[in-house]
Amino acid sequence: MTDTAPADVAAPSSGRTTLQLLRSLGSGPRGLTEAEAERRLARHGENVLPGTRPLSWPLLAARSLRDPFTVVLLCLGLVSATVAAWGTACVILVLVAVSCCLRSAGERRADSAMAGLRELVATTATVLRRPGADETASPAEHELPVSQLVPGDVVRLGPGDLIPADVRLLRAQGLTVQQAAFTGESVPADKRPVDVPADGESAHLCFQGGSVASGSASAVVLATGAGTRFAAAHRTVGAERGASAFDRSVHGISWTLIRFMLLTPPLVLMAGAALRGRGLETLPFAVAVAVGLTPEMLPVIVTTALARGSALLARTHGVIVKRLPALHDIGAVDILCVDKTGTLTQDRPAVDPARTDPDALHWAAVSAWWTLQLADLPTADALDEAVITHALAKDPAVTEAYDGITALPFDPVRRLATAVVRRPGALGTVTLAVKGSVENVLERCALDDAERASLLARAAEMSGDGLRLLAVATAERPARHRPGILPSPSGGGGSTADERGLTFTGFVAFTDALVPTAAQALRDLGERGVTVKVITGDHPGTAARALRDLGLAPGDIHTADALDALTDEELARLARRTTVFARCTPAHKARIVTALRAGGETTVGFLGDGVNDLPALRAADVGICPRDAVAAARDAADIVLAQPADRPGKDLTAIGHAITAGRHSSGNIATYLRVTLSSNLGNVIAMLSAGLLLPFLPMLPAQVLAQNLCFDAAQLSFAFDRPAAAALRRPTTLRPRDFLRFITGFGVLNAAADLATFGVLALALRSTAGPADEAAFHSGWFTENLLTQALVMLLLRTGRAPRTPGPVRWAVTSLAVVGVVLPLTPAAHPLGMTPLPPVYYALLAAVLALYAVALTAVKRRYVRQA
Ligand SMILES: Nc1ncnc2c1ncn2[C@@H]1O[C@H](COP(=O)(O)OP(=O)(O)OP(=O)(O)O)[C@@H](O)[C@H]1O
Ligand SMILES: [Mg+2]
Repeated sequence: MTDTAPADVAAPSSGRTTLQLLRSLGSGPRGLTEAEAERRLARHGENVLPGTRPLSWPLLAARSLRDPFTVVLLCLGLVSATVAAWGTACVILVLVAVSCCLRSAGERRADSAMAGLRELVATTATVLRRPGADETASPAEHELPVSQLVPGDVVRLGPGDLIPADVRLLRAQGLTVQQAAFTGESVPADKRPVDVPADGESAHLCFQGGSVASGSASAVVLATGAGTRFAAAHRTVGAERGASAFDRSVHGISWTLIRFMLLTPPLVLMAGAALRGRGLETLPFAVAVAVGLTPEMLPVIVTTALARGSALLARTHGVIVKRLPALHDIGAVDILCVDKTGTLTQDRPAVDPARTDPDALHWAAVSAWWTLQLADLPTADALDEAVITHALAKDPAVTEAYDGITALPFDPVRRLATAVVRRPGALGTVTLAVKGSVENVLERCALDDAERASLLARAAEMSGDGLRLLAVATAERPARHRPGILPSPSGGGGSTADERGLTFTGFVAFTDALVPTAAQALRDLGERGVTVKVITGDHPGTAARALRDLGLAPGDIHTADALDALTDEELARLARRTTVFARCTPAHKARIVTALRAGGETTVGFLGDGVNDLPALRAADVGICPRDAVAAARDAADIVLAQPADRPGKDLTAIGHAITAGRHSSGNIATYLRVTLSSNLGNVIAMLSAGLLLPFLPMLPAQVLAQNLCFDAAQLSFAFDRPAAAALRRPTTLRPRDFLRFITGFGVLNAAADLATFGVLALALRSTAGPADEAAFHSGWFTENLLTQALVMLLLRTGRAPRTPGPVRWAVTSLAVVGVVLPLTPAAHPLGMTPLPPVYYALLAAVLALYAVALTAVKRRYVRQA
């Protein structure tokens, strides 16, 4: 058996008939044999995107060099090397090397942990394969990991499925495909098989990266893995998504700092020249000062804190974070949008016989049954299943009374599903059985205004009782008209010509129980600073009732058709004060989320589980879905919530755990940044002033290195800290402006302590009148720097009361010990330090005590203001 290379069969302009194509692929409508598939897998490799394998060490190291701080450090190193300041250049190189090694190691660990977690929510494809090598055996459907697909495989597609590879359609029913990930086009495109495709035609092709928005199909795989169009697009544009909340805040802070760093050396040089008449020989010192400002451990802390947080979350609560920064973002979420079905309600609807019209139930069941049969849907949707189960229980013959002719499955944009059936005896006519949302069905019925208004009112009343509704209508059409009965829908929500002038049959009402944990979960979210909004495709009445039953006030409810007339700004204002949006199409859901995000002040999460939630999941800062969401939703989401085996059904409390974990990790990152930046800034101010006052450099390059390494090692402990309960009560956002205010305040305080030490040193040294003034100054300052740093770490962290010894306390103690002991050891000499007179320690203790008091007082004021 031969098969052509995937790249050339994928060419849409090939003009081959479906049969010719299947033959050239060495396949047929019944799929490949297992043996052949195995051979092809060996030849073509697994069906995975090229970029999804873990990066090699050298690549990771190279990538960590792209960090802006590293780049600035390397530039400063280069400057030092050009003026032959080898000491400073070496210091910088060591710092860069240490941080790159730690970072690459951390990222590699995090990457493999992430890959393991993603594996848990990996998607499968429904593939037709014939057993063994037997060509004549009949095919069976298998759920296989997408990675096992090979060219020539025949796959089944249904609503919510991901397109697993580049495929050509063999059969399709009402298929529309969301290709946003591939084309950027958010409206689903119609797809249908074309026997002899014209040049450039692509209606018969679906590409990997898309997902099925409605309908069903079977299709043959043309290309997999690196051969797909998606892989090619991935290579050229990359799969970058817009800046996340996390990127925005960290970048804001980083760039302000980098500007500072770049300004520092020229300023030091100019000040040295103007005040002390120094020349270029100050450059190494100027560079060292700039280096002192760098939070070079930031990437390491970020990766460690987030990776630890997500590993813990997966282990303890089964919540899976697919993209590391999403953990920070969920901690920052202050608006959470949820769809109703499947998050607030269980999505296990049951027909309410007392409120259902028997005729409507009959026709809804006929329509649902034949849609399921004719459209080859892999699974029935929840409403259809409820209808069929209930109708069959009442009348087991209901489905046999007709022959199905064709069907157009439910589409969340049209909000309709239609089946065409024929009564066995009635040769001349066929019946259209249409079911869908109340508004969309009534709009297509032959009714006068009064009738329509009264039906709408009846529907509103039932919705107000919390029922979900289907409206059902039928129409008789002459059978010869058959081929034109169901032209493919226009995708944008338009109607097909024959679904007009229908006869209204009645309503089918469903109860759908609320998720038991939902009320408590919503209350908790409110208490923790998260505003919840409901964006649903359902009737406004049903949504309002559900919300009321959950203890939330629905307020003014807006239906999505009223939003189309609004500009983005008007919508943003309206969205902020609205709790419920009803009758939303997938595109409306995304537009509302985007409007809420506009301005960058809020971080918006979206929780949804259906095909109709895909665009919104992508539009949000963090997309969240339950574990049993459709495959495409799990693929689009950043966070997948657990489904504990012992508690089937939905569990909203998991989202609370995810938020806590997010706030925990970002709280630690924020503490690191606060402590590091304020003490770094303090050191820089002090060094600059001392540099101008002293006849020698206040610190030697080797000392800068030793000090920085000690700080870095100690501060790594922040990744393992446990923030105070207060830090977990509000969304954690790192606002660059607040941050800079904080670090300037505490930086100045730190510099004051340093300068006080300067005075103390002058006093202590005069009393001994030793000759090695320079070395004594250096060691005195070294000790003081490490001790003040230890104090700052202890007092400025938001962490738990320092009663229980955690990692931070151990780090602080070690740092203090090194600070005091190092100048007394033999290592002091090579570092240019000497032991100090005892009186210095007494004076230093006084300075530190004062500093601690001042720190505590300023922090208290800061906390009160915040
Ligand atoms: N299988 C179906 N056949 C016909 N009509 C349906 C079907 N499923 C849903 N509908 C109708 O379409 C409406 C909108 O459905 P959609 O899936 O967009 O939203 P939903 O699932 O009700 O709510 P949410 O957006 O909160 O999940 C429903 O209220 C219902 O009336
Ligand atoms: Mg839903």
